[in-house]
Amino acid sequence: MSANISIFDTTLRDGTQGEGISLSADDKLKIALKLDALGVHYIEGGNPGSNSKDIEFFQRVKSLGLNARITAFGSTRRKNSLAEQDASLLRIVESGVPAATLVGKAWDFHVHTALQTSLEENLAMIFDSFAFLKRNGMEAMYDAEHFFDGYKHNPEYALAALRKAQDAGADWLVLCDTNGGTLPSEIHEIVSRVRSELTASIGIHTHNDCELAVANTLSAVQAGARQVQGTINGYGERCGNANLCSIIPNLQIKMGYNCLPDEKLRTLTSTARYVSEIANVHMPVGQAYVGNAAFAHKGGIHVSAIMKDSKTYEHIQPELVGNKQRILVSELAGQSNIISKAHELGLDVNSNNEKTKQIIDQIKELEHQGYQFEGADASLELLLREAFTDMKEIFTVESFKMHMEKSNGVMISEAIVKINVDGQQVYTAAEGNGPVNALDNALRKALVQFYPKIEQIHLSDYKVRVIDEKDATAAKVRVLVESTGLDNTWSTVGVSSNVIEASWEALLGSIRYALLSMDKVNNGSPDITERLGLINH
Ligand SMILES: CC(=O)SCCNC(=O)CCNC(=O)[C@H](O)C(C)(C)COP(=O)(O)OP(=O)(O)OC[C@H]1O[C@@H](n2cnc3c(N)ncnc32)[C@H](O)[C@@H]1OP(=O)(O)O
Ligand SMILES: CC(=O)C(=O)O
Repeated sequence: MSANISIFDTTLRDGTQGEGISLSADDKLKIALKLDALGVHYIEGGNPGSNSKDIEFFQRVKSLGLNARITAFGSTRRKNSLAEQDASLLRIVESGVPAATLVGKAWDFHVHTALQTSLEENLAMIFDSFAFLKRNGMEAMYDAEHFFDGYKHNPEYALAALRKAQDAGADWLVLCDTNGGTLPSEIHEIVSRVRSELTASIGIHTHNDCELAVANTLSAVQAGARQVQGTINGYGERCGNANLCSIIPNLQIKMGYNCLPDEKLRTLTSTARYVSEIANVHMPVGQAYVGNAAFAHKGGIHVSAIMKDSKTYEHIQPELVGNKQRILVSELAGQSNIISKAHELGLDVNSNNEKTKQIIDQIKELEHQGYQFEGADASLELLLREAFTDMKEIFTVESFKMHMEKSNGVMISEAIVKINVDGQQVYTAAEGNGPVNALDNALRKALVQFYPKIEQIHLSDYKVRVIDEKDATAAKVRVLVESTGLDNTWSTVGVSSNVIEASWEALLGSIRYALLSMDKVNNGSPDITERLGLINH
């Protein structure tokens, strides 16, 4: 029978030691709810001896009634003092949590250099602190700091530190690769030795300084560790902690250990993305299992094969972790990419169709000019709908003008646009907070009388990228505009050597796409359906 592994999440404690990550008490509570829904067994909420935000978290988390065990973090008592009077230990007990993790030294060098005390006193600090937690009825975990480095320098002392914690009643001995410098083979050998010498349950806590935190965790589990500590998306100090979003599916799907119920594992991707939103840290697209590109296929040869059987280029079914397959269309596309994308949009497109070949050539030519459709889903959809349906022009642009001046220290941007909607000429002017905003305002003002819902969309991101840096200010630029509204977010692209023109092209694409979505929201008034050519041909 496969072994159960306890998942100990320390996103809210060790994760916040990552540069740029700062979570409010409210943020922590939201993340705790999400982690609980994922089904992790322990949530380390913070360090009540460190700051009042963490104290607030521990006070408020009780009312959430979570299934996960909430644990508080602290260190062993200070040297030459009593556990009963140690501020950190007292805060932990006062926080009212059922479990606590104490970091304590296991490397003789650290005892001498960081604590500046004797080896005996450190062992006493460990014993007294765990005995104190146990007297207070708590589940107690010993995070044996720098255990692997300590073991390599002085194995007997590192093991003596573990033994002290075990003798005092610690429930888990968690071996920490604090500096992240240990290799998987070393981890396996050392964890195996610990298992043969001690009886308490073993946990593993690794850092990613050699990009080996996940591998080291798996290796420790193979050697007998039964608790894994890590963070969502691998947040943590320096290069981060072991990433639970990779560890959990590796252990469960590849190695056959029980970590989470299968239905909970399917919430892994949404959990990772939720935590990244709250932490305000962009997720790498290529993040294993949960990244946006983890199951994205770009090469034409790959797409052709996955359309026959997705196992040809996917190591697992993306749905097992709540992710999904994506097909990218770019200059590396073949017919299969286009057909797959078109089918996703409900367009009836066949291979060896002249139009399919034309659209591939057109996309390759546009990408050669600097367009990029991977990041501009809406521009690609418009291109495909134009190619494969009778989509009519909703409006045509006759002209636009920009006027900018600085008057009394205030910068003013004004745009004038002249468009034609169904033979009716509309002429509008609008000011904006910069030229792109002015153009956007003027265009909407012209269209709102025909499409009132256009007021519900707004520009949510705007990115400019120079394509040929060597041409300096005469270089072409690519503008990507992201728009949001009508329960949707979409991106469009424009390219020109003039940044205003590139922005205008991206804006026009965004508005055209919005009108398309609006039609869907309205369930298609016959008039608009016909204009957009939503009936396939
Ligand atoms: C590997 C890890 O991730 S361990 C966790 C690291 N995380 C953090 O440090 C974040 C939270 N920390 C804090 O808020 C603060 O550092 C506090 C409240 C814990 C302590 O603050 P201060 O009392 O001002 O001490 P400071 O941070 O300067 O130094 C740490 C002290 O703890 C002592 N100490 C360090 N580790 C241990 C330990 N395992 N057991 C007992 N004492 C320890 C050090 O010797 C040092 O004592 P000294 O001042 O006598 O030299
Ligand atoms: C305890 C801990 O976070 C470490 O040793 O890395």
